[in-house]
Amino acid sequence: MKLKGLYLVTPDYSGDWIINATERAIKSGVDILQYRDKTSTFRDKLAIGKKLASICHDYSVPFIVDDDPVLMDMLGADGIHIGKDDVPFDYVKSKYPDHIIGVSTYGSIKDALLYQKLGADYVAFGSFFPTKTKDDATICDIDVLKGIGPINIPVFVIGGISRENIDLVLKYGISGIAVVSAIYSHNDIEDQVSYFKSKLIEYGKN
Ligand SMILES: Cc1ncc(COP(=O)(O)OP(=O)(O)O)c(N)n1
Ligand SMILES: Cc1ncsc1CCOP(=O)(O)O
Ligand SMILES: [Mg+2]
Repeated sequence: MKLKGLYLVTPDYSGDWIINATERAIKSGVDILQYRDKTSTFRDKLAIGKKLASICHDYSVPFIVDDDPVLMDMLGADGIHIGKDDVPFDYVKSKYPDHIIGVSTYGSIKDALLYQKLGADYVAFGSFFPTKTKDDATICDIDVLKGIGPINIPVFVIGGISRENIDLVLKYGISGIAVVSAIYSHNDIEDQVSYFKSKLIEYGKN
């Protein structure tokens, strides 16, 4: 499965507009979707996740679930994204050896190399810019991206990525960008996805 390009992460569920917006974004060229929802009940996440999984299936887009391996399993998702406060990597890897496992490494090349060695499928660095989407996001120095050369699994960057700053990250050897608000909060989702895709193509990342 191709792990590069435009990685769309959902905002917390606040109505079915999110499902519609996700479908429009995927139709316009999103490469990977993550269902990230910190506020819904497990039962609601199952219902919402099923709709998102079905859209991803229709467009052959990898479907990743944030944090929860049980939800991933029950939704038949392709993989999971975990960070420092989530289930341990080794547990997920041993229980779901064939699923995609993405790991947040914030600003640490050392951790990225460690998870690469342990069998992670991709790593994510960030947040690089201020974001209102994640309260406890810490800002990492963008210079860390100068040291990603030894990482040979896909590297994504996340956190406050916008039209204004996308060039600052795309000049590094990353595989793609992960975004929430720049797409879901935009009044023309198709145009925003097309813009990010054209930038990824310009930098040879699609
Ligand atoms: C692609 C991607 N990158 C980073 C994160 C953040 O994961 P984490 O640090 O576990 O924080 P939460 O998303 O759980 O708040 C992510 N979800 N996706
Ligand atoms: C999930 C996550 N992890 C680090 S920043 C962030 C939120 C990114 O959202 P946005 O693209 O709206 O800044
Ligand atoms: Mg997490």
